[in-house]
Amino acid sequence: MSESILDQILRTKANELAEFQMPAFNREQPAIYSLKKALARPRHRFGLIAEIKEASPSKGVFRRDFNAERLAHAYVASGADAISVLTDRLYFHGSIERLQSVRREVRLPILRKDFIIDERQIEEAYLCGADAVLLIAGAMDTKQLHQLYATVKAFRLEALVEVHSRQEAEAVLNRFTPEIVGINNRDLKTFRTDLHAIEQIRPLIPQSVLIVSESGVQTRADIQFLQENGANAALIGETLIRADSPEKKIEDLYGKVVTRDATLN
Ligand SMILES: O=C(O)c1ccccc1NCC(=O)[C@H](O)[C@H](O)COP(=O)(O)O
Repeated sequence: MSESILDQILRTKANELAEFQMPAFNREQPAIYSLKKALARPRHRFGLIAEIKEASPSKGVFRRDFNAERLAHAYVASGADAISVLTDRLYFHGSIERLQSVRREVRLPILRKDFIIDERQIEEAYLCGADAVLLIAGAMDTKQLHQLYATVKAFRLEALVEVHSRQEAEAVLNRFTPEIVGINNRDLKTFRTDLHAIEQIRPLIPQSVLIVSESGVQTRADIQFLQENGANAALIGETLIRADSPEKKIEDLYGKVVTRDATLN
């Protein structure tokens, strides 16, 4: 059987970690922008994590004039609650330096979007200014996932724990209850996205847990569907990145901002 893209990425990560060097600086201030608080009090009627992603394994490079900082400012101005920054180099053309640069530009929670399999990546995220990191249930067993979750907490960061199926959700919840769960609509074997994943998975998760629907969100009807099915927020990349005006696209999807100020906790 051929190797899935997730398996390939994880193999690359393990190789990269063999040469890993921790940034040689200290973080000046602890994480202060809480993803959880921002999503619990979204600036629209529904939460938005807006993503900065230059390329992806399924779609290649999104646009030639990609500018992460400009995108970050557009996201803040149009009412995003948090920003997700892809830091993987090989498959997504991101970098940890890009996250640092976005950190200097915005006062919103920043999610480090990468394939985290080692505590050092969490420390690096902390040092470089992230407030939260992605932990993917499908990338490891639940014991390791729980250990990494504890490390995230020890750095006073937050985690978005991603599941893609009922089985993954059940396995995670049998071991611990994350504060924020991401339901990834993208099948990492076929790259197909199906927003109906939420109908299968939401009923398994306690109401107190914040739910983020990830991938493939394109229209206002999608947002409405997710909201009606118990999501608190959507994580949106491609639709915003390809838009001529991300500001206008966010208004098309979400309507007008309800709370003017960015959540500064
Ligand atoms: O985006 C991909 O093609 C991809 C492939 C393999 C692993 C992960 C991938 N994406 C990471 C993400 O979680 C998405 O960037 C994110 O959910 C936003 O998705 P979209 O709105 O569809 O760009």
